[in-house]
Amino acid sequence: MAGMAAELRPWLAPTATGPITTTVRLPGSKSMTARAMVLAALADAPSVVEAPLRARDTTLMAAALRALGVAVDTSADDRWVFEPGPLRGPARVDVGLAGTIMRFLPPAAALADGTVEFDGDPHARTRPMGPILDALRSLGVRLEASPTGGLPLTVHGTGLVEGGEAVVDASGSSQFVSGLLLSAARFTKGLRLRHQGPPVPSAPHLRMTTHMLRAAGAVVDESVPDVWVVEPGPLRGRTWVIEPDLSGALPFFAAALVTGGAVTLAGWPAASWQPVGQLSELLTALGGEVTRSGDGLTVRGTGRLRGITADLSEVSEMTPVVSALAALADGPSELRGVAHIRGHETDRIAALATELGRLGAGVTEFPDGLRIEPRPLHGGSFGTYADHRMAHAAAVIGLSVPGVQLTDVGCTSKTLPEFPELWAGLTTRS
Ligand SMILES: O=C(O)C1=C[C@@H](OP(=O)(O)O)[C@@H](O)[C@H](O)C1
Ligand SMILES: C=C(OP(=O)(O)O)C(=O)O
Repeated sequence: MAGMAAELRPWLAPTATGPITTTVRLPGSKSMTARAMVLAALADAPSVVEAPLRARDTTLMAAALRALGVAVDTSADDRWVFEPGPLRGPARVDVGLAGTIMRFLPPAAALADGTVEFDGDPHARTRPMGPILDALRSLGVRLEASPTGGLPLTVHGTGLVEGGEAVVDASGSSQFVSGLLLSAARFTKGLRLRHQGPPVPSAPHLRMTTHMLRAAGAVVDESVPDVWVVEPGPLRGRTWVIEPDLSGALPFFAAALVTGGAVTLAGWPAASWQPVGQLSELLTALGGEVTRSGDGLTVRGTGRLRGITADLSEVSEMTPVVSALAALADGPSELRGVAHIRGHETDRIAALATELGRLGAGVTEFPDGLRIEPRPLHGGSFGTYADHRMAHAAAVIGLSVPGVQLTDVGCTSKTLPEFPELWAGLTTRS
């Protein structure tokens, strides 16, 4: 099974010699690709996913859906074709380190006829799963988790899930809600899901889920805060057009801020399902300028990088790169509201405190975030903890600090296998 970590690929982050001004073309959003794939697998007719992300998370998702009986053709880069059929076990699912697989597929596996086993990378076994599994159990699904309540996991699918009412504490991850909602229209009684606990992070990802469910024909009510109702009914097959990945674009935008250049993300749509408003606010507060034109979404550095005080709970996956920018800013920053990112690909708060501190930044760790005091930074080894976004953070610092050596850049394959080449291209052109 999964488990085996790829060989580490140490990498010296390139340093910029001048302002980086360029246009980048990036593959599709990880989050949208994952949702489109699950909805295509659960639909009553074939679907096409255009401009998908081809990366480790989505390749493993395709393999998982095939194992469950869906015909998935990913041979063309820009057009993946899905022919759904009855979901069935026995099947084994390698989740890698993907939250989108480990939280989105157990509810779908409960709809399969047969046993489905889930496992993943060593760190995947420590990522939180308890609340979504408890909610599934309360809906009548039989499953066995590890003694710590997560992976490895066995779901005993019977071909149907009765559904009805469930309660979940989704303060640890919005993916607990998204995972249950994505399959809910296929439950016999649909689902009325109520969150109970501290606030749910990553609200824009929840809206992406409900938008995409409606686009697939589901009837969804989210008018009551922390309650989502999905009526039972078919999901339609359709063509999904995936937007360029906004979170994947962040390090490239950060390059414009750090070097006083301008980076345009090509192919940015007029209306987006990703949190572009929140990103613009954040980059503006940091001292950038964000504009949209026919060419795409452009971020300009103004030559000044300001420290900020921000609650990052809505855009929590952006914390590593924002922390890197904070370490290069002209004043202190306090980034809060992201306690749950201790359960991301690694404990990101601890990892950032350790690694930014090792390069010379003054970092104070809080249960839910970081205070970062910029100080003169120096080169050195930067641990990436198998976390693509830790690698992005290190690369951003490396633009202005010579000698930042990532312990591994291979981890960027989770969401953007082309990252090292695309990044090197920035500095050779600057
Ligand atoms: O549903 C999704 O696609 C995601 C939701 C968020 O998870 P959390 O709510 O666990 O932060 C986000 O951080 C993750 O990168 C992708
Ligand atoms: C938190 C992340 O991923 P995952 O979907 O694995 O939770 C991320 O990409 O930053």
